[in-house]
Amino acid sequence: IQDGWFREISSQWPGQAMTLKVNKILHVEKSLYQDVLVFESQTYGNVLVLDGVIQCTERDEFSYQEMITHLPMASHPNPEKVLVIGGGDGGVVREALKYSTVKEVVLCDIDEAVPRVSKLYLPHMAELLADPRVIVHIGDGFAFLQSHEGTYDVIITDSSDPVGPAASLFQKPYYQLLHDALRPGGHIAAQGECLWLHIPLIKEVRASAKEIGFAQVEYAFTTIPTYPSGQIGFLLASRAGGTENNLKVPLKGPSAQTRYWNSDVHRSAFVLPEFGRAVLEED
Ligand SMILES: NCCCCCc1nc2ccccc2[nH]1
Repeated sequence: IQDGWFREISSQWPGQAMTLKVNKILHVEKSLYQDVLVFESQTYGNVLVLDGVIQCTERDEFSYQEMITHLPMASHPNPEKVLVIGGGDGGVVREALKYSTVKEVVLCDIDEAVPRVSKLYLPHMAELLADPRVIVHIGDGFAFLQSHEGTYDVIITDSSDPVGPAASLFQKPYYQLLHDALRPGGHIAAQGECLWLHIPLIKEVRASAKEIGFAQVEYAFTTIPTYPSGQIGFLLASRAGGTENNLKVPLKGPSAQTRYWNSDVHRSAFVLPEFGRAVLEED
């Protein structure tokens, strides 16, 4: 932080940096896995930063949290058991609990510091972690998936970027574990990075998911001011054997209010600009 500004400088997005005016630094900690920073910004509320990268801000988190959750859940006919890998801030859990069909949401985050710090400084994201339908498990998502085959209707990987503790969550072995942990007809969604910055990575992850045998593999994206280049995408996939629902079609949305997702936004999120479609959809 220099002269009252936080700059998100990273080798992942060379030559550009989102800058936010800092009112007050609220928390600095080196957890077992990453550097944790929370500051109160002048215009985006409280901001959570992990290893120098913005993870969420109170003002615009709803875009990412709603889309990564409702794209796989609204298109699933009967989501009862949901697993969230990462996402210790609780935003995805909050959105998943908006479905009356949901019986259980398990959150598996490797770093206990994230839910702890989120409860203190991001109350509107973390408050539902205390809901009776929620089980918080601190541990490695890999190990958790290996011991839960054929269990979940929806699995959401709310990860940070592929530099640091989340690197393995963007590789093929992880997607094999996701596939095998789904019930037939189950859906996955994962933080899928940005068309302006990561097309080669997105193409690779998409190809891995197809090789594993997911029935449907799609990329969709949302707009979000405080992520690099102002947008971020999601890798979505479905396991065969269910009622062959289409990820692009919202069947039954959340019962509670949303501020970004709706059924038209759901459908349009899969429509890619030509520079993305040409690379991602060529087989
Ligand atoms: N550079 C884009 C980063 C996207 C991060 C998405 C995200 N935000 C999070 C907050 C807490 C825990 C896990 C998270 N995953």
